[in-house]
Amino acid sequence: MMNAHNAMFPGDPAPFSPTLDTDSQPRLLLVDDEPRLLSSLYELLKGRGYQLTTASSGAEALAHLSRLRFDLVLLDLRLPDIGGHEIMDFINEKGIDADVIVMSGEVGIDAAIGALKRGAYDYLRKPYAREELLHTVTKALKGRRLAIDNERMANQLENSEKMYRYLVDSSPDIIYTLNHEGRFTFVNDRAYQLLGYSRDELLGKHYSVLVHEEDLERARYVFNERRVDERASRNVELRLKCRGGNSQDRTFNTTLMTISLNAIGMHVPDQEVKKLEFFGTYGVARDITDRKRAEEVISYQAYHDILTDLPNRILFKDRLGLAVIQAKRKKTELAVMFIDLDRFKLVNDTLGHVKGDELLQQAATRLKDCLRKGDTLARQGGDEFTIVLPELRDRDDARMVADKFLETLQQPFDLDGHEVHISASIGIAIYPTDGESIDELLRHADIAMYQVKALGKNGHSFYHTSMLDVSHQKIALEQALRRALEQDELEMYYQPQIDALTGRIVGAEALMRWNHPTRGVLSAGEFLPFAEENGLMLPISDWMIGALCRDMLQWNNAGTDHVRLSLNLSPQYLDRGDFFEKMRNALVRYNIAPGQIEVEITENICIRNPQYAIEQLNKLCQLGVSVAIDDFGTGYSSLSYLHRFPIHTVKIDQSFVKEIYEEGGHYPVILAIISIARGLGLNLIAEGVETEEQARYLRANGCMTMQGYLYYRPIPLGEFMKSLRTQPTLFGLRAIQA
Ligand SMILES: Nc1nc2c(ncn2[C@@H]2O[C@H](COP(=O)(O)O[C@H]3[C@@H](O)[C@H](n4cnc5c(=O)[nH]c(N)nc54)O[C@@H]3COP(=O)(O)O)[C@@H](O)[C@H]2O)c(=O)[nH]1
Repeated sequence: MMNAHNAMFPGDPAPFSPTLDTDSQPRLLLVDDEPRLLSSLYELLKGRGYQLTTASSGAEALAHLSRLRFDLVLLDLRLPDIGGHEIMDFINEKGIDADVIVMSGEVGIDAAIGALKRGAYDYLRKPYAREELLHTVTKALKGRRLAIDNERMANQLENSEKMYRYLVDSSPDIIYTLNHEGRFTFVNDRAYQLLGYSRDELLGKHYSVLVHEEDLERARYVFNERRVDERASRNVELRLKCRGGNSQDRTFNTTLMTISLNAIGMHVPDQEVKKLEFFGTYGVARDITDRKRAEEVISYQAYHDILTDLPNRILFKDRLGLAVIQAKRKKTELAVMFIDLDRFKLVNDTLGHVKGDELLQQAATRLKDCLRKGDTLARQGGDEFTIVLPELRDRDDARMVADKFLETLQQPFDLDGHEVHISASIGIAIYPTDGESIDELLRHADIAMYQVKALGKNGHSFYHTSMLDVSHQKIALEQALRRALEQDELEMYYQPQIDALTGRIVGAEALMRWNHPTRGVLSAGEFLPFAEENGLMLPISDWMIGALCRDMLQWNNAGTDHVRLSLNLSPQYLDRGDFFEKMRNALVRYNIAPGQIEVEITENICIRNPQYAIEQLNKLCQLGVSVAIDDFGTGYSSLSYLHRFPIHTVKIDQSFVKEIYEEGGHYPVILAIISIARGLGLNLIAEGVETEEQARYLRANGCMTMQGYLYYRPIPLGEFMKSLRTQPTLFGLRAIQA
């Protein structure tokens, strides 16, 4: 363990080491050429706790001194070979740490002066009295012991001071003391590293030179702290001014540093008045700049939308709350707008989330550019934005801003080379007419926005109480759809697909219907888009897979043809990781051959996350399920997708089929789709075939499978099975054709 006695600090020249082993007996060297005197000296000192060594000549004495360490040398001056003075010179030259008592029979004063000049501890004239010698030896050793103890204590003190200095200077915090006037009397090295001011620059200066002007008032209390107990200043946050410039030693080069300061008063006892006298303040300042910055970032993020950098819904509510208070006080109006981007979902689904995010960022910038100072634009989430326009002169002000929004959003967006067009639906609520509270205003603006959506999107509308009915209808629809799932109100219908040559049913598309308790049978187009928006598509799709397999089991068991079934796959469902497993499990459970199933996907599925879609579809194909592209030609797809995706069938969208009104006409899109499918060896189905002309044109140009009202509408399972059972057999057909 390190202790103050032998600790090493950076910059220390050498470790401190003691010169005397305190535990051992003192070592004495007795030097005399007179054997009798030497032996009587030995006898005198023996048994008194000393280690004794004798030398009867100067040479022998030097040999001992070179080899061993002695505390005391009792030295005869007159030696036959080397004199006592020379031995003392040797001791001095070699820096031998031993005291010397000279014993001599010399009568002249010179010998004594020579000895004392060379540092002899004492000079005893021979013959000396025994007591005198013993007393001198004891005194010399005691003095030596004292000197060594003093040196050790001095060393300990020095080391201890070094250690405290080291601890203070290497502290991560600034440590300082101020005098009673608030001037620095001490600062540690850290002050220079953090603030850029050297110790000399700070000593004697008033603390206020370092404190940011706005914090001076607060600083006054803590820098003048006199208290020492728990009431002393703790964790007071202040900003200190750092010196600018590029000092290498600086940890950072900002001009302000935030510190957390603890300070206590320093006092000394005043003997006269018998109480403590204040003489300054001791403080420790911790650099919390990074923590403060992190806190600022966190707090910014808590109130802002990271994607668009706009205020988020929390901050928006706060600003709206303030605006409402102001409007109430000044008796003015304000407007709250709810903006929802139309077609955003399509862009997100087709071009992917990255482009979707980019679109939101660009839209946010455009909206912001339409606003005045004092207006607040916020992102509520998704493609929804809210705006508060305080101090409205009249409704026209809000109308003008809404028009500006619509106009700016109608300009094409460039998303990395993709030109995208969107529009917006804007609902407006006015304080105080449409509501006096934040929530009411927001809710009514939202309702007005939904009204715009319901009436065809791309526009704005002011809230009106009659709109509440529409919004209630929306809520009711969501509740009813959830109930429909629970109470088995959904049903799968089947629309047969016909071989144009034979007229026989070769397949069927499964289409969902809702047997609504009051509104009758609703087609998929009337409720599935709503389900997509409200997160109901996943449970509905789960239900669909089970219902289809149960129905197929019935028609397979009924002995009718095992015709192929096409089912529509929602992009949300394909996105979900467990879609493939669910599908496979259902087929196994109901013993349905995968080859009897065709999954219809839209082109948009292929584009939004092609790699993932390819993986999922490949897994299906490996199982034996085939894949059809629905609504071909209406999406954003390119031909390259047809190559990359495992597709078996292309369905010509009914919008193209509808354009055919005469058999001899020219319909290039249809022809192009037919030749693409032929070129790639894909099956072809025309959907939405309603007239004989359309059927004949398609057949004449090579499309042999038809689906549409001309043949069948989507029909319930029972009816579908009956149609399968009653259709003419192939044999019968051949007979008729013959
Ligand atoms: N994920 C799921 N999507 C489904 C499911 N069931 C249907 N859908 C999709 O909803 C869209 C609308 O479907 P629906 O309202 O059922 O309309 C379909 C047909 O009824 C209709 N149709 C068929 N023949 C004709 C015709 O001759 N004329 C005419 N005007 N309409 C006709 O077209 C719709 C079929 O569309 P498509 O799928 O594109 O072939 C629709 O996109 C369905 O895909 C479901 O269970 N899950």
